[in-house]
Amino acid sequence: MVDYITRDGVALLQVNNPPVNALSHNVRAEIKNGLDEAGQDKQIKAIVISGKRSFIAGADITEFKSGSYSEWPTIIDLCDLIESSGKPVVAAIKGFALGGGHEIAISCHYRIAHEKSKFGFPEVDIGILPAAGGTQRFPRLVGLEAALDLIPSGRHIGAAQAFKLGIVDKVVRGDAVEEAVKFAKSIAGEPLVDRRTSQRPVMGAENAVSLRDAAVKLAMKKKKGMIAPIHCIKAVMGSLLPFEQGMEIEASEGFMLFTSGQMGALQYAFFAQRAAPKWSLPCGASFKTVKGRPIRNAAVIGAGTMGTGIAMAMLNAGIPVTLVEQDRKFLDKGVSLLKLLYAGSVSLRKITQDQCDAILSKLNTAVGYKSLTNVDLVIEAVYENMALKKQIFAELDRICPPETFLWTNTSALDIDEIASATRRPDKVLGTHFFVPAYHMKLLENVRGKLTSAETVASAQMFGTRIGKIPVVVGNCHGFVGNRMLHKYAHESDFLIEEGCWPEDVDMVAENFGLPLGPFKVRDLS
Ligand SMILES: CCCCCCCCCCCCC/C=C/C(=O)SCCNC(=O)CCNC(=O)[C@H](O)C(C)(C)COP(=O)(O)OP(=O)(O)OC[C@H]1O[C@@H](n2cnc3c(N)ncnc32)[C@H](O)[C@@H]1OP(=O)(O)O
Repeated sequence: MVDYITRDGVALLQVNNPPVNALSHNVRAEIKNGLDEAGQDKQIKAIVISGKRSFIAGADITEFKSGSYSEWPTIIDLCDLIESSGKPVVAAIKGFALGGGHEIAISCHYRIAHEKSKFGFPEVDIGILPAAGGTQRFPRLVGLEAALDLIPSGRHIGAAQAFKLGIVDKVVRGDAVEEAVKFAKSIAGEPLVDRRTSQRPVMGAENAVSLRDAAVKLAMKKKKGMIAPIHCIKAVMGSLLPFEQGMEIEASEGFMLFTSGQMGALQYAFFAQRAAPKWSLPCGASFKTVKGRPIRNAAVIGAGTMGTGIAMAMLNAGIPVTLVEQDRKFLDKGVSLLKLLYAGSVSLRKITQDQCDAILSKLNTAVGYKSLTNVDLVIEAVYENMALKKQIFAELDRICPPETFLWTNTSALDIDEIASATRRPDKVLGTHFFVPAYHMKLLENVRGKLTSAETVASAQMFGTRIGKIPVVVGNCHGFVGNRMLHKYAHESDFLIEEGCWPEDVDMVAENFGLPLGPFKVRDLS
């Protein structure tokens, strides 16, 4: 799991634990063995830590449940061993240096990074904090302000920004490992005293109170309902104390999170989100046995809120889309809404004008279905009316080539009945997007009785391609998402009957952590 390679006086410890080089117990033990071996070998003058393919994406998240994250040697032990090494240790970073991987990197004496590498502390999003000294070493490396920005937000940054902040010493275009080995040779024997991050002072300490207050305010706005950001901030503030005392604060703040229900829930969600796209059917079909067909172009029927949102989700992924209406007036209204939303993204600097123009160049419009003779996929997104949907599907079935997938955006209607209006029920499937469809991650792919495995595979591939978390569900009233939301909507309505105002109900739901309260969501639909 960790290859030990010697190169002309340099020991290269290369982590090889696919898929992301997580710091599982065996990996930690082998890194420790490698450090010991390199420390004892008189021929070795410097050490390089790297990862095959990518650096290290952090602790092995499965170990937080099993408990083995706390088995010796822990990531804390490794960081201390690395930092206190008498021989210089250089991190060679390509790909991701996240969480515990980032903590290992900042415990090294030098860091050489490939220009495309990424850095971050995503612990906050799985309900914990960088508990291997990250909250103490990072402020010492980048200053209090940057640490209070990056640790509670969990934001990833690129190599260029990491260089600006002082996280990395050199950014390279070529092979980071080769550069790091060369660099390690060149600094072997130099004093390391000012290279030990834990020994540095924290910059920005004079503004500690205002920086802390601003960080708390931002965390409460951006990560509503989450407890980890506040514990992250408290731990980072501990870095103003001597290192050992700060480590104690980090441990006590960490303890509260490691024993919290939120940690369990967020880590469950982490793995569930990755499991959902991997579908399988009762007949045994799955991605292992069935290939999906890539969608080269598509049409969306209906330029209302859902239709334009779905069109945007596809355009954002670079899929050419024809937006179709029966009436020019409705079509123009939908296109204006879509353009307004993109203009908003430009003014908020989420995309540049050039990117906006490139996206819109892939949008076509049509009145009526006649032009849909060469599309891989049609998603119908008109209002929920079975008779209307069946009429549209019958017409699409006549016009579109026989291999075209015909999918319906519905939150409740029977997919089998809609499919019965066509001669290709195997290519009919429900796509249940959630409002706003260009933003919400969940996509329910509803499988009818006759939907083929190829159609399901294509829909799952398509969902991932447009940045959604696609999940295959059965064809029943409300599918899965709405059956869950049903209870929530009922309780919200009861509160109104009992005298609450809709805005009060929304406020409570939003303070709990939901991006929009139930009544605001209904206003959007
Ligand atoms: C207080 C009491 C203490 C007692 C004493 C204890 C002392 C010990 C303290 C220890 C402190 C530890 C502090 C450190 C904590 C951490 O590091 S937490 C982890 C932080 N890192 C992350 O959150 C990164 C998570 N991963 C990702 O964001 C992405 O995977 C990626 C790296 C950006 C790559 O993305 P992509 O290419 O899209 O791949 P994915 O589909 O997301 O993942 C591929 C498969 O890998 C699995 N996986 C990913 N990351 C991890 C991980 N860190 N651990 C385990 N598994 C991981 C993922 O589930 C996928 O698996 P499959 O679905 O099976 O393919």
